[in-house]
Amino acid sequence: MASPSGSSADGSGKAQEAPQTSEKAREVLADDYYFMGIAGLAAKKSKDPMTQVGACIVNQEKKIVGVGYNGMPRDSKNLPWSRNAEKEEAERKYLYVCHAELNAIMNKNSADLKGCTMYVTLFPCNECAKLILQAGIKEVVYFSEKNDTPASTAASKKMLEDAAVPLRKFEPKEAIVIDFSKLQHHSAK
Ligand SMILES: Nc1nc(=O)n([C@H]2C[C@H](O)[C@@H](COP(=O)(O)O)O2)cc1CO
Ligand SMILES: [Zn+2]
Repeated sequence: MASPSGSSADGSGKAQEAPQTSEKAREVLADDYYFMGIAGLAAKKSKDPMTQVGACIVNQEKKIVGVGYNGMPRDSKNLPWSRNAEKEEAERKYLYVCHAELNAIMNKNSADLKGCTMYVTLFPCNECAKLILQAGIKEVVYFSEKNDTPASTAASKKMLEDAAVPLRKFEPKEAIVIDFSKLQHHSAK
């Protein structure tokens, strides 16, 4: 797994000396990479054939209190995933799909989300911005921004800024790779 906490293993910026013992140096993932990584992993569960979005909500103790991805409402079976602009609105996904942010909020495993930070792989729409504000979330960290819904994005920014909720873009400098073979634990002989 990559260790994106800075150039040094401890994030101090100083070059690290080789470990003196036979113990392997551990790589420690920085918070933003961890939480956006969880949001990214959640996105991979989405059945949206075009756009997979994930969100991860973290409380002030840095504990994860909700995770979600975009999907059709619970128990729905035959709702359309089409985005084809030529189809009737009722035959397109937009009227039905639950956004990743909504699902992360609904999936919360804590009493409330006051003071939490939301990590989301795509900039929140105006409807999700309202949910974020009403839930008491106090910071939003996003990864990518689409420019196909400018009015929604502008309204979302306006609401979040108006309520002084900081919006921060996550700009990763390296990839996170989970190599399962490295997670194989062998008992010491
Ligand atoms: N912040 C967001 N969270 C989301 O979960 N979504 C979802 C809704 C749709 O399933 C899909 C966007 O549709 P499209 O860009 O492929 O046509 O992403 C979209 C946004 C963008 O506002
Ligand atoms: Zn939304």
